[in-house]
Amino acid sequence: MNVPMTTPVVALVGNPNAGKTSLFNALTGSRQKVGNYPGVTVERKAGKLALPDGRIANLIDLPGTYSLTPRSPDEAVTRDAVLGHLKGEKSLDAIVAVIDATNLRNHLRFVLELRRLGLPMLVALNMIDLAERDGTSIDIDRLSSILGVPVVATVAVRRRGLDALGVGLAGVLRGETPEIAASPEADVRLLQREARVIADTVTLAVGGHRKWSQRLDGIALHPVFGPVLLAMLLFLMFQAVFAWAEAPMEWLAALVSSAQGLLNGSMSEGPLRSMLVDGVLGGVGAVIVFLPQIIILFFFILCLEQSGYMVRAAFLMDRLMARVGLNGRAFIPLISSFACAIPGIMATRSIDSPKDRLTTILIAPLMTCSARLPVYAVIIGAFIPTTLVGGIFNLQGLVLFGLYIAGVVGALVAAWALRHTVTKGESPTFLMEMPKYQWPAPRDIGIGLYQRAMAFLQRAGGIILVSTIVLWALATWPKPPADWNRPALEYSAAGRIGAALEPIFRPIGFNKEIALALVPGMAAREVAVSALGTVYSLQGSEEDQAKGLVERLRGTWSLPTALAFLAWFVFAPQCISTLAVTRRETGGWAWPAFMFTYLFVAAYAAAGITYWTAKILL
Ligand SMILES: Nc1nc2c(ncn2[C@@H]2O[C@H](COP(=O)(O)OP(=O)(O)OP(=O)(O)O)[C@@H](O)[C@H]2O)c(=O)[nH]1
Ligand SMILES: [Mg+2]
Repeated sequence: MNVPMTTPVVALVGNPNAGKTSLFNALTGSRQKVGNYPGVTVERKAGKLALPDGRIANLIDLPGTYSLTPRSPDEAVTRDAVLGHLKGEKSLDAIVAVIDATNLRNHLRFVLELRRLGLPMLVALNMIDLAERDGTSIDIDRLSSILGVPVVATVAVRRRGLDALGVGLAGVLRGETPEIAASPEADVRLLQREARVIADTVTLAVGGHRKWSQRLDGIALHPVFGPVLLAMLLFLMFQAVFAWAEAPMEWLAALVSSAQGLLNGSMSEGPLRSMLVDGVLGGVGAVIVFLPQIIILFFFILCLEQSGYMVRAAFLMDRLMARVGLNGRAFIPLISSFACAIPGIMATRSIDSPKDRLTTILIAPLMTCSARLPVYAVIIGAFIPTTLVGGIFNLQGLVLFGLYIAGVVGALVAAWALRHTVTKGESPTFLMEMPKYQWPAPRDIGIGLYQRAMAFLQRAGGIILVSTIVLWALATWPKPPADWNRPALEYSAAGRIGAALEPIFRPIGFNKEIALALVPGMAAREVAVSALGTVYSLQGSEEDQAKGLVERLRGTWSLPTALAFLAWFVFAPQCISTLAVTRRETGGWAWPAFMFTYLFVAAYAAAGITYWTAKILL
């Protein structure tokens, strides 16, 4: 669309967790990530907002910050945007200052700082529903007249007050509100005092209903019960990933294998049938069946993020993290890395100390990302029995939990080692605002799950499909001569690549098929599974295909090999996208190269130790 030069630019600015992105989504129809903890947004995002007078404005969502003096890279983005220092960017025509009605004193301080810039401004008094729930009542007209700018009460998540906000903003942009005089910077303490006075003046009734939240914190942050609760929650999560997903996964697997049967029955033998049956269904199908597990995992992560518990968990982890030289702040990017290391690495932008940030980036790939779930699940499904341990715990869930723990322990050890060598330096203490507890909104969870599921399916239909077909082609051609009496795969290009790589991996118990699967696995980790699916599908008969990957692995791999493969993936040098994001965030190839090397060495060592220990013990 051609945007006329006159399109006004309006930015949402405010303290972290005030609800800026929620407002942005509601006003522009976007679906940017929202979460109940400070530091969710780390980049500038833009959208179009239709004003009631028919004009269109460019609305910009920014990372939250406490002041215009940035402490971390994400806060610097906000300062630059507000001060008009961003390259190639038109300076702002107006600011919508978003403040949390339940935390006026702190949020008003930043409004006062913003007002000094002299830009046209409107205040969105957000989360007014929570203030009402607490029994707090605010004199909005009074607040508006003291600040000298329009104030509109909003509830971003329920779309309350959006029309009034639009009307107010249109008025501000037309210059209908009194101009604000720019004034020089003032002392922070002065601003703080002024904010306090204003907050006290406009607060008509003070709420006293925060007791239950304190009671919850009494348990969640308790030195003994807190960690127990956290461990129980994480544990429940991994049990659920296996227990709840079982039935839908079986349906999906049955669907894939009946589709293979159908194609085998209806198409004549040839490359096209082989590509569809072995490449597409054998490979991508092997990954798609994990959709239910991915959804369950994300359901738990989203609930943790939305409820406000995440920051409590970070607080609990702070002591442990301090021992390895990190602060609790790093916990949140690390938890995000359970979904994928890429958003996790992006989330480190809210860490103020550069060395802390670098360390967190370097260990983020050790947190088990959801792309590794299919890899773990396929091996666990093939080699770990479904026995109940102690009558309630599914052994498969326990092993999965163990693998996640192994990743976390690996990350802590790596952090400790890094902090004592390459990223040596002071670590600031953990300072983070506790968000309010909230029930996760079903709509937000629904949208979040839908987005993750679509992203997973897009990967399956994109990079995973492409790499699988490439691998299928490499594994099919060149065709062996007539007198070749060994498996055709060995003659193919892929077979030769596998054979060439095998000597590197033989000492740690990997066979040719694994060595081969690791290569495309760099594109996306699930591809390691789809690659095995394709390779074994090509090797097997039609009956074998009906068995599926799990059963075929059971027949061909030894237990030590399977365990070594799991250990490899705890540390596995991450996918290419992670390396690319690391390059962008660290500004060069040196750190991604370092990351790749140390993870490769760790993966190799872990797989080797596992293989030989298992071989000797079993
Ligand atoms: N009850 C209630 N919750 C809200 C409201 N607005 C936002 N929230 C919730 O508050 C949390 C923070 O919202 P975000 O929109 O991510 O906040 P943000 O200001 O963009 O935060 P950062 O990006 O970290 O600076 C989320 O859990 C939202 O669901 C509101 O008006 N009422
Ligand atoms: Mg945000």
